[in-house]
Amino acid sequence: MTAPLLEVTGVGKRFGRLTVLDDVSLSVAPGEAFGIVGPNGAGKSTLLNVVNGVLSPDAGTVRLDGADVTRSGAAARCRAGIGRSYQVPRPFGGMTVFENALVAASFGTGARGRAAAEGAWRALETAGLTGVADTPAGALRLLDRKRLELARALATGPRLVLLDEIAGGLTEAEVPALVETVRDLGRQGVAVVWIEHVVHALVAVVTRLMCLTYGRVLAVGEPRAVLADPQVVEVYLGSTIGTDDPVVEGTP
Ligand SMILES: Nc1ncnc2c1ncn2[C@@H]1O[C@H](COP(=O)(O)OP(=O)(O)OP(=O)(O)O)[C@@H](O)[C@H]1O
Repeated sequence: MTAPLLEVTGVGKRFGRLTVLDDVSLSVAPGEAFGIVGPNGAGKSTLLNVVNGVLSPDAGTVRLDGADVTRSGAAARCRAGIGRSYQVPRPFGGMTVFENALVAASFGTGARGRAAAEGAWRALETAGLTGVADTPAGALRLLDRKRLELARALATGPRLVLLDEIAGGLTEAEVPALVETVRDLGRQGVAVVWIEHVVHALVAVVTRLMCLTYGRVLAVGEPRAVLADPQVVEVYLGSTIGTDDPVVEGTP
């Protein structure tokens, strides 16, 4: 069996008296796409924040390629190969799309000059943004802002990319192209952990799926089996929605 790239073991996180993550474990192989679903407030984004070092867990460990990174900060983890996109895109609005990717490439890889520019351009190619490279990021439509989130994460040269609801707010017609882009990452050997309420987009890409609820792992395994789990249906999908439906949205 391949050694895991990411190994999260027994992670706990509290905000004051609120337990947001409770004994959460998961592992992701190199190049694997792993999905996370769960109701709003389940702790999904907090889990990504613990993985990329924005937050420190109160319990448990995070290992990247066997190395314990639990106490390293976000910048160190980015340079170690963990890229992250955020639920709400926050590009530098006054900079062009290319400049945004360039900043990420310089920060994440330490590259300068031509090497940084080439890294930035490759990220724009993967994200499908070369056609708007000179557009100010603040002028992008939503799909391209989501793509820029992805490009900025990719420009840091990650081995693992954490995606937080990149399909949220897109039209149904826009989702397949984004799915294809995420699938491409696996082909390039980049592992993905993807939180998404647009469940059909996730199922099209991920090989394993986890359902979190109240900060605990309710189910994990083959995506369709997880979505058919009666407990997952009850707490997340709702009893009236079938997993064969083309669009399966999580309950708010
Ligand atoms: N910095 C913080 N301080 C206090 N409480 C927080 C903080 N960040 C998150 N929370 C709380 O932790 C819980 C989990 O939040 P989190 O954003 O991880 O959930 P989520 O599963 O990602 O939800 P969503 O699907 O709505 O994005 C929520 O109750 C949230 O209000």
